[in-house]
Amino acid sequence: MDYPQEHIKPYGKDGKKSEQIEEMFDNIAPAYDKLNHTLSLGIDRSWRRKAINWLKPFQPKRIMDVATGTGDFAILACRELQPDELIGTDISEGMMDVGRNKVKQAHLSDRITFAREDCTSLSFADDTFDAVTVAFGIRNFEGLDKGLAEMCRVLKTGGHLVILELSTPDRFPMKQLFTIYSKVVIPLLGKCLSKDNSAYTYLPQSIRAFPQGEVMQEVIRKAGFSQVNFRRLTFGICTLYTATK
Ligand SMILES: C[S@@+](CC[C@H](N)C(=O)[O-])C[C@H]1O[C@@H](n2cnc3c(N)ncnc32)[C@H](O)[C@@H]1O
Repeated sequence: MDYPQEHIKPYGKDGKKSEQIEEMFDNIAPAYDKLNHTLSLGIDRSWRRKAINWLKPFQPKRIMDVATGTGDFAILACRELQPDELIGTDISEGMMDVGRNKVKQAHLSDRITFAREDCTSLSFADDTFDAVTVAFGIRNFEGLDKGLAEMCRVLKTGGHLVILELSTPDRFPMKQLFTIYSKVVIPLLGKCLSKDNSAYTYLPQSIRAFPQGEVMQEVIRKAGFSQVNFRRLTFGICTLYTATK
């Protein structure tokens, strides 16, 4: 299916979305962590923890963290879930270079590795992972259905999928407050701290266009998953989706 967010690109109409996304994240990589924690007022840490806690009873031994970026989710997942192996995949080497340094400093290089992989075309064999995680990355995919189908393919039968994605609150007064925050504060702070004029205008636009709640639940189900559930976090600013293959 064709989704509206697949046509929203950071640097204008020309060129492939995935190439523009790679360029954008390479540009903002040095500022990403600071901006992320500032813009979310640090709440992103608790969202990641909730996603990881959902996986705990399943004790996954082989995990892929898709769109791993600078590795925050991968590092926390490795500490909390103690897998034998965790592979962080992403299309931006700039983001993963920051992640590689953090993993080294955290003394986790023996368990966390990074690989440049576009999630819409993964090089891993079918049935490879016990769990696949994606935090704040899926909204950027050029092909949402293809990305989900690939995650399903590389998961073992009975394996688990966790997705965290930003969403828009649908109730007063958070809906109105979030509109102001995303249209004014995010682009302004993003421009100042990352020096990339487009990246933080793209962010709120892509959040608004991305399928949410029941709609996204159905998209995940159609990609081949079962037991698809979702939970709105912090008044619906973020949504946690969970599913099983
Ligand atoms: C907002 S960052 C999230 C990073 C990290 N997961 C976190 O929780 O902070 C989104 C990441 O998705 C990556 N990304 C976008 N499209 C991708 C794709 N098709 N395949 C793999 N990674 C992708 C970007 O390069 C970027 O590093």
